[in-house]
Amino acid sequence: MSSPESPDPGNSRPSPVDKLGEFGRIDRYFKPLATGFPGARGLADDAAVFGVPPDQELVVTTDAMVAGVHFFPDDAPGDIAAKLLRTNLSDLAAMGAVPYAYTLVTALPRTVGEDWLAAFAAGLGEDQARFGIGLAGGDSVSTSGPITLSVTAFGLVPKGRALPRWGGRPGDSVFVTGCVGDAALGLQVAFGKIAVADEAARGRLLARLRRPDPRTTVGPRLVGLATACLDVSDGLVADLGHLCEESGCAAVLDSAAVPLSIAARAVVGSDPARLALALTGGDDYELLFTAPDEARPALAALAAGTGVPITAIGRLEEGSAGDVRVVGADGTPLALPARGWEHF
Ligand SMILES: Nc1ncnc2c1ncn2[C@@H]1O[C@H](COP(=O)(O)OP(=O)(O)O)[C@@H](O)[C@H]1O
Ligand SMILES: Cc1ncc(C[n+]2csc(CCOP(=O)(O)OP(=O)(O)O)c2C)c(N)n1
Ligand SMILES: [Mg+2]
Ligand SMILES: [Mg+2]
Ligand SMILES: [Mg+2]
Repeated sequence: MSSPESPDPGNSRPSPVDKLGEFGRIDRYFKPLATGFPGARGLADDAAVFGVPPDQELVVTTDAMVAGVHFFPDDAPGDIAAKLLRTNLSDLAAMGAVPYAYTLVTALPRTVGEDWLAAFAAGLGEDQARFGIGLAGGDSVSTSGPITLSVTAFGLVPKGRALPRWGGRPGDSVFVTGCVGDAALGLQVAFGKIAVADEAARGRLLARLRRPDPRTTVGPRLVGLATACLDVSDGLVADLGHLCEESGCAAVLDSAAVPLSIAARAVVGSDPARLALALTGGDDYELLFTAPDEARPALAALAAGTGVPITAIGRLEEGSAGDVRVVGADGTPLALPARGWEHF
């Protein structure tokens, strides 16, 4: 039912920018993305159909992104596509899974035209090739709200070997891949709250905000090495807290050991508020995991083999489940205004 008072449902009049229509858009932009994945049935059926090799299990994860919450409405559509896919691939990696297929939901306002969709689909296509994943299906709806996108990603892991958040034990070391803080600092750069004169540094921070590097090569190789694992989306401290809650222990995080990129180090300097931002701002999509000290030689070999740095940044300890003590170089506690991002 629609009345003059009710909000525009998004399809009450033909869109001025939309010549193709729902099925024309699917034919032109989404069907080509599904050709490499036979289970997608050419996006011509009611659902996808696929099997799993007998020694493997399917890992399934879903993450949504909303314009104004996860990205800026005027971000490049190719960047939006990349972030959408990569945040989901990061969750697969956190489970130790190899990417297999994904489904896509687009809820688009009428202001989104064909140019946007073409660039968005091209971005998906590039990342499909890069990460070896195919489109299996999805749904296309209109909205009177902001652009809203969701991906469900499917991955494969050897049966019974998916990496849990709950295997960490007191005494295990805490490790993180890559660098932390670039995206959170980049977000403040995008908001104009942090000025970065150096163009290369500014570019690095913004690039990591817009296009995270999901650790798809590292995650599957942590099976058998890591006792617990998750990916850092909400913030390093918050996500370590999540791992500790599930593992029923506490942790100490050595802030001086946390790897920051050269750009982040320059921007943080000796400013405690900026260091706190790097440790709690989120959007990192690095893997945070625990392992006993015996695993260190294998982890060093893994880092060398993949080219992804792996750094020890703390230790699990006995204590109240979920407690995280963040300490400075001299071992004194660091005060943080928050642990990480939380949706209201
Ligand atoms: N709306 C929801 N319905 C069902 N499960 C949900 C919902 N929101 C979150 N979850 C589940 O809660 C857990 C934590 O979610 P989340 O913090 O989003 O994980 P992540 O940071 O890895 O994306 C996950 O197991 C996720 O599947
Ligand atoms: C425009 C904009 N505002 C704010 C942020 C910061 N931000 C939004 S959501 C989020 C946390 C991660 O998103 P979430 O939906 O919680 O992903 P999940 O934890 O489920 O993987 C962060 C750091 C951003 N990336 N872009
Ligand atoms: Mg999530
Ligand atoms: Mg996650
Ligand atoms: Mg979150």
